[in-house]
Amino acid sequence: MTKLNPREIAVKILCEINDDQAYSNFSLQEHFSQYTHLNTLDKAFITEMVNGTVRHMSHIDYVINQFSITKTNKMKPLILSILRVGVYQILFMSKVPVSAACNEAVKIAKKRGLGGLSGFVNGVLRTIARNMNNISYPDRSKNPIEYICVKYSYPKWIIRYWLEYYSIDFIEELCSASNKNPQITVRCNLLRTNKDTLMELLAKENVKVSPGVFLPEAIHISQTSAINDLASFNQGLFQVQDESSMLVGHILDPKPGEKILDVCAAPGGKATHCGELMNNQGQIFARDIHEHKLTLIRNSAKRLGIEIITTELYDATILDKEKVCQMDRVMIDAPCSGLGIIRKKPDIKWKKSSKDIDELVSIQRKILSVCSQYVKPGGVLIYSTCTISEKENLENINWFIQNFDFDLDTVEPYIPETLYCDTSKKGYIQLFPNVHNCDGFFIARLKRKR
Ligand SMILES: C[S@@+](CC[C@H](N)C(=O)[O-])C[C@H]1O[C@@H](n2cnc3c(N)ncnc32)[C@H](O)[C@@H]1O
Repeated sequence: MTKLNPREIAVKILCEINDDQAYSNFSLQEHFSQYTHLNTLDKAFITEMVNGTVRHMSHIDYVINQFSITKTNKMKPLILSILRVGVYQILFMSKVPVSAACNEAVKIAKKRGLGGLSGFVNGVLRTIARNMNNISYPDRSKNPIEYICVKYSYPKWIIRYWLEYYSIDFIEELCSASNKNPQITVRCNLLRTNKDTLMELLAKENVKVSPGVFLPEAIHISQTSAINDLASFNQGLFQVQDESSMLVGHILDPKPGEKILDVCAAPGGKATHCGELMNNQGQIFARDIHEHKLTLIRNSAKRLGIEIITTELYDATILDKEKVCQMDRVMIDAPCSGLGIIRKKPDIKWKKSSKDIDELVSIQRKILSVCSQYVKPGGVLIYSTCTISEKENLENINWFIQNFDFDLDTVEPYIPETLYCDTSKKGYIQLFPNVHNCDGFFIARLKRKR
């Protein structure tokens, strides 16, 4: 296979994301396993260029359109990707010399058979570099939606949707925080080690560590090479999981010996956390609609030494009569729009639409109405999503308690006091990247009345 340099690979991945609807994280992983000559720094550079370009896509296009006679919607896809990666380096990567960004873009155009357009690429990039301090943006005071859409690269429908519930200042903070590179958080596997020991081990493996903010088993890590290569990972001493996601396990509060059903379980972050919280005693049924994803749950459970998880291929919208009223606790970590994890998956901004939200709400309500039947009278039901979308979150829960024999139940006994808010006593919390510096999550705790 021809060795491509990091910029060529970034352009190739961006073409796949834009033309073939590929997801950035999958496409990055695929290319990293294909191009074995890449070292850790190359991989970090490619990841930064790809995620950064996707994150700032409409801002970049806005700037290109300000300085190019040919507009982005009339450009060949390859030229557009080359320009976008070039502009990202010029505007957002201050350590990359402008000359390198321009020259390498020109080389890629020539190498990919578009030599006739290399002068155009060079001209647009150099003009933008010369004028980067004179870019005119929409006036925030006259048109705040337009301003946020351009400055933070968001589609209008998301900003308009959030405006139904939040102030424009809050939305601007949320968009800004969602454009930052997220910290990586791992969950210490308390079945095998303790937090202090794990932090020491990770430090010996040259990983920078600091304790999490909300939960005792959480550790923030940085400056690590591939996590899968760390001995501590392969020994099952930790699992990568955001603190917001760990909170779901705590709010479910599973006890050793209980029967738990996780109806949307893959890749298994919360199911394996429950196994740890239950001290490997009891039964966890971890279901998902995708067979290949069940393998991910089994692999993590094996690595972490959790023996009480049984994986099952099952569609949560279809009633399983055998499980009705059989479960002490049921977890619905529902498929959702993912607006809370844009930091980690920036392409969500461009791949979802308002129509998707309506379709998701109908699936979520179906899953709630079917899977709530598995909870024993007096048992607990958790409904969670990784989104910031009232329709998928609180409006679903209000609909559910009006139509089913469940009450909301305070989440305060299960969360740190720093997370108490005006809804936590009522039985739910919404986390935001700009407020809590973690993924945006919604978690509701419900109890079956009879
Ligand atoms: C938010 S993810 C779950 C994450 C998981 N709980 C964890 O902590 O790792 C939602 C999952 O629901 C699954 N899913 C989507 N529709 C489903 C359905 N009708 N029945 C069961 N699983 C479904 C998806 O395949 C996806 O793995």
